Amino acid sequence: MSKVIALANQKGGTGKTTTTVNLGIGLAMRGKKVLLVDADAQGNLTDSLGFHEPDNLPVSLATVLTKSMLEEPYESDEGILRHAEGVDLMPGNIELSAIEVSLVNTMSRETVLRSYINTVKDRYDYVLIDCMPSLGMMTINALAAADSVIIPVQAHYLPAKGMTQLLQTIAK
Ligand SMILES: Nc1ncnc2c1ncn2[C@@H]1O[C@H](COP(=O)(O)OP(=O)(O)OP(=O)(O)O)[C@@H](O)[C@H]1O
Repeated sequence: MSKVIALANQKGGTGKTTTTVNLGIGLAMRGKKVLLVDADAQGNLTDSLGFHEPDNLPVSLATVLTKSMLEEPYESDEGILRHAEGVDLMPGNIELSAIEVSLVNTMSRETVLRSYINTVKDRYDYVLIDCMPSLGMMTINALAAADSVIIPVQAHYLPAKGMTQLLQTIAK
């Protein structure tokens, strides 16, 4: 059974993307099937894995989420990129910023990402979601899709405060 993990902290630069890449590739090296999902409009995870122009990719997470919201069909592996280190990637890019806005007026707006992940997760042991540094709709969607959450925190006051606020959100 697959496990979905969100890497979240609304404070920026705490190591979400770095942890997603290293945890994902570490799991793949142990023979696990891993899908990394870039749910951050900055596209840093996508860039880190060698896809240096995320905004020019023809299909990304925003594409399939839009189709899902419009109830249009899409292939179950649509947009998923294969990486030489043995992980799969659903890339993310600037189009996710528009998705944040569209989600606000969508039915079941907290569970659009979960619905998408439910269509692909059976092929994977782990699905890791790299979140935006915000508590916006995409992060709420990632939390709703996840079985568990990893909150990378620097040993500083503000990132630790971000963790406390996030734990309060998760508790709701
Ligand atoms: N364990 C670590 N030790 C030291 N530096 C780290 C560690 N993890 C990440 N970094 C560095 O911290 C910086 C921010 O890391 P990263 O981009 O992974 O954070 P992020 O939380 O994903 O950022 P954002 O909030 O912008 O999405 C990078 O320069 C990265 O190299």
